[in-house]
Amino acid sequence: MILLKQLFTVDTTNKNLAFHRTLYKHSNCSNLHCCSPTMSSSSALMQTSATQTLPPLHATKPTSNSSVVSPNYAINGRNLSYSVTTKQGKYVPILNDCSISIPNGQLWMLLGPNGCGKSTLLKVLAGLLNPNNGTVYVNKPKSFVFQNPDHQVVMPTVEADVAFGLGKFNLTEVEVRSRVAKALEAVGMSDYLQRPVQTLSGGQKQRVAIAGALAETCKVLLLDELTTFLDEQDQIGVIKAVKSSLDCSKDVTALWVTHRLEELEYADGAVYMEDGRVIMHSDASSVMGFLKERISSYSQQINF
Ligand SMILES: Nc1ncnc2c1ncn2[C@@H]1O[C@H](COP(=O)(O)OP(=O)(O)OP(=O)(O)O)[C@@H](O)[C@H]1O
Repeated sequence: MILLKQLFTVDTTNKNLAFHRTLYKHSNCSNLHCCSPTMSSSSALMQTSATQTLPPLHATKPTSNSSVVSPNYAINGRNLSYSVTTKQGKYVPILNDCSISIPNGQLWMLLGPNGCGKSTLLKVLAGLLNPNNGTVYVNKPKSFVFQNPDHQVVMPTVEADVAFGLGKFNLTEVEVRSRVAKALEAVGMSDYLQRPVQTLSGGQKQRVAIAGALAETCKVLLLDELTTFLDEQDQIGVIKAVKSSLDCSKDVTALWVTHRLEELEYADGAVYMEDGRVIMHSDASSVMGFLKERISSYSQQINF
C-alpha cells in the first residue's frame, strides 16, 4: 500500500476551491457557470516523477462516440478539453480530449496522481468550468460536494441542515420531515437528527452534506476527494454511505474523485487519468488490475 500511495501522492499542489455549500443549495448546481473558481497558478499537467519512469500504457478501453445524451448514462462527457491562459499570457492545457461515460445508478471513481486533472474534469462535469472543446451531459438535479467537511454544513442542527435546500420546493412540513428522514437513513445518520453540526466528525459532516443532496432528490452526486481530511474510520463511513444511498434509491449516480486506491473496492467502475488525459475507463477490477501491474513495474524499476 505504501507504493500505491507513492504513485498517487507526489505532487502536493493546492486544493483550490473553498466554495461554500450554500451556493449549491440555492442554485442546485445547474447554472453555476458564472461562478469563477480561484485556481492555482502553478503549472498544469504536472507529471509526477514516479509515473514518468513507467513503461508504456496499456490500451485504453475505447468509449462510444454515440449521441451525447444517452438514457443509459447519467454522466456523459465527450472529447473534453480545458485550458487556461495565465496573467502572464502563458497557455496552460489542463484537460486533453477526455471522454467519460458513467452508467445510471452506479458509483464510479475518478483516479489519478496529484495534479492530473481529476478535480478540473469534475468541475467541468458540474458546469463550474466551461470546456474549450467537447460536450457534457449530466443528469439533473446534480450536486457537488467538496472535500473540506467544514465547508459542507451550514445550519445549527443536522435536521435543519438537511432540510435547508428544500425551501425552494414548496413542500409541506410533513413532506420535508419525510425527505429529511429518508435521506439521513440512506447515509446511516438517522440517530443524529437533532445533533448540533459542530459536534459531528468530518465524515459525519460529509454524510450530512450528501443527505442534503439526496433530500433534494439529486440524480447525480459529484464528490471531490471527500475523504482527504478524514481518519480511516470516517473515510470508510463516507464511502459506505455513498454506496448505500445509491443502493437505496437506484436512480442516483455518483462520481467520486480520489487518489486512494483502496476505495476502488466500493466502485462499479473507474476512470484513471494521467497528465490531463483519460488513460483507462473500465470496470473497477480491471482498473485495479491495471494499476497494480503498473505499480509492480514501477517498483521493479526503482529496485534496479
Ligand atoms: N487556473 C489554473 N491555472 C493554472 N493551472 C491550473 C489551473 N487550474 C488547475 N491548474 C493545474 O492543473 C492541474 C490539474 O489540477 P486538478 O486540481 O484538476 O488536479 P487533480 O488531479 O484534482 O489534483 P489533486 O489530486 O492534487 O487534487 C494542476 O497542475 C493544477 O495546478
